[in-house]
Amino acid sequence: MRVDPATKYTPFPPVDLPDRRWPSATITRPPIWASVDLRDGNQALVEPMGIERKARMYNALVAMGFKEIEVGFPAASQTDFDFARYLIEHDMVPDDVTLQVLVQAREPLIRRTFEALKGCKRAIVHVYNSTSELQRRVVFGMDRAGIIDIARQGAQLIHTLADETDTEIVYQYSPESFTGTELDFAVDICEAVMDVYQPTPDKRLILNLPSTVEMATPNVYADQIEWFCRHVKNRDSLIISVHPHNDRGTGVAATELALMAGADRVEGTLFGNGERTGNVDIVTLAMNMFTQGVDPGLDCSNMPELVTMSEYCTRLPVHPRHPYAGELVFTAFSGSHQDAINKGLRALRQSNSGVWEVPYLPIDPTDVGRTYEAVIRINSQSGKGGVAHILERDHALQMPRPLQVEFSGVVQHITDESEGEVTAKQLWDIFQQEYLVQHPGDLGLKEYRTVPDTHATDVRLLDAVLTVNDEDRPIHGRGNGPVDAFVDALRTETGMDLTLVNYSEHALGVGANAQAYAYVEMKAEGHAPMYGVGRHSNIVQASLNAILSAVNRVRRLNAAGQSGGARSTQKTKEDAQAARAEVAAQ
Ligand SMILES: CC(=O)SCCNC(=O)CCNC(=O)[C@H](O)C(C)(C)COP(=O)(O)OP(=O)(O)OC[C@H]1O[C@@H](n2cnc3c(N)ncnc32)[C@H](O)[C@@H]1OP(=O)(O)O
Ligand SMILES: CC(C)C(=O)C(=O)O
Ligand SMILES: [Mg+2]
Repeated sequence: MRVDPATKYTPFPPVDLPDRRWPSATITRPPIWASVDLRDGNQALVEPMGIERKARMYNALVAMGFKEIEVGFPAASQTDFDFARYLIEHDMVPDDVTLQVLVQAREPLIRRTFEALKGCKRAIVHVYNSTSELQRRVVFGMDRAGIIDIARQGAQLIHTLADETDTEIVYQYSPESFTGTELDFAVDICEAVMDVYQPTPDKRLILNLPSTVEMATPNVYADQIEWFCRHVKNRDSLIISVHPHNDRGTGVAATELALMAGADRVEGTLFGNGERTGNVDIVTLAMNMFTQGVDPGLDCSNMPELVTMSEYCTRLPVHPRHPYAGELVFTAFSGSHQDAINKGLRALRQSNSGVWEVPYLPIDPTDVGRTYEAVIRINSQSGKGGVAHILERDHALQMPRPLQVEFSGVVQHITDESEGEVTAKQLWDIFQQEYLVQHPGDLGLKEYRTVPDTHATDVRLLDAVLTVNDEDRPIHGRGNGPVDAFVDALRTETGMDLTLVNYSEHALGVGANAQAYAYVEMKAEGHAPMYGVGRHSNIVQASLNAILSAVNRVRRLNAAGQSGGARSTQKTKEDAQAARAEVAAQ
């Protein structure tokens, strides 16, 4: 029987804040970022990190620009204790970076934490206890006063030990499970901790208000943060920090709204690793700011390296569709997207504006260390734009539009059959097979020469030698130029009524050895017009090769018609017809 959610779950009550201000706010500067990868991220791993993986991630976090890094829960495990010692003893903490350590508000754990910090110049001691109504009732069996007492005693001990150590201690307190805590009680317990620490605007206390479990829509978290900021005393002596989790999949949105609601600081992890559905993903937050023109102060410019590092350290994969970081997030397979991206990139190249404007690409992939190569990939969802983009990008082909249509039909047939992707290399192979390679039975051009007809003005005579299966065949023709004369010669040789419908060419590079491409559209009686492509350093020979390419394709089609085989050539006929129909309809 299906569960009735109305009887099993209760909706989260709204916050009474009718004059809420956060909806009109915008994010114009980055918060203080604090990484909790090495603690919250680590405590959620199947295989928690040892010193080597922790050190690798720590170095990456420092390199990214994090200035506050929670390196562990030293009282909880020997590895975490040893790691704090390792960083301190190996002098691995830059002057502008502050180590942070987490501890429960329990005396032996606090004492052990201070042992781990010996010799550290500056550290954030982050103490917490659970405050939600549910945890008070079922975990601690205590009333509000008892829970406040745990927090106060923990803070008092930390304050005392801070006075006794050479380490400069920055205080941080979390009413853990804040999102399930009544707001007036959250303020009461935080103010009790403030009474112990006596923060000032010059020595501010970090009050971290975690969405330990994400329980409501992001606007509710924003309301909770704004409500708290407006009711807590001495706001200017506080750094309000948020620590969102992602249970509802809205951790990033909740954090952004919380920043609009007044939070100064964000604790999170790279790619959102962390308990259950994870902590908030700091990479996405930072990149979201970046795309709004705000420098996030974190360097994500080598995203592939960050992903590799994260996957190595956490032994968890980053999803291929992960915002900004996933392998596929800058890739378009679908035809209309490819077409728009292709046109957008071309327009951008032609404009003098530095402002990024490309349809379907919210950011320039190169800003995160990705190349354009993977932007357009070909499968059965792709169209001519994508195919043309890749052949132009990799081989400088400037295919005429009807040829794009014709060739994308060839490709589509192959991808429909294989149900897979065609790589750029395979695409080029298919193109060469279709237009540039001489198949058995095809006509090849061995040599040619043209001379003016001494008996007529503007007429040239052509003598050429074709090869078919290693056999030479001399041919002769006349026309108003070499191309016309060659078509004339082929008419005689093949017995086909051939007409040249369209012609275009372009050079590849400059200089005597530069190659040229010629594209011809030929009409053979009984067939739809068909393209041929030729390549040569001599433009006339490139044109003749292109004509042969088209004629050979017709001949292959005829041969396939007789034998019933040669799928690709058969399909080419249909594709060519479809291509003509499309072009005619425009
Ligand atoms: C939301 C978060 O991410 S919070 C951080 C969570 N991270 C971790 O827990 C990872 C590291 N933790 C650990 O390794 C262990 O929990 C330790 C070493 C800290 C403590 O281990 P244990 O002493 O065996 O206690 P355990 O965690 O099983 O149980 C918690 C006990 O501490 C109490 N407790 C929990 N939090 C607090 C707190 N902040 N202050 C005081 N007591 C607390 C519980 O009520 C429970 O008491 P009980 O034994 O009387 O029932
Ligand atoms: C320790 C606290 C801040 C925490 O990790 C949480 O509440 O999620
Ligand atoms: Mg957490």
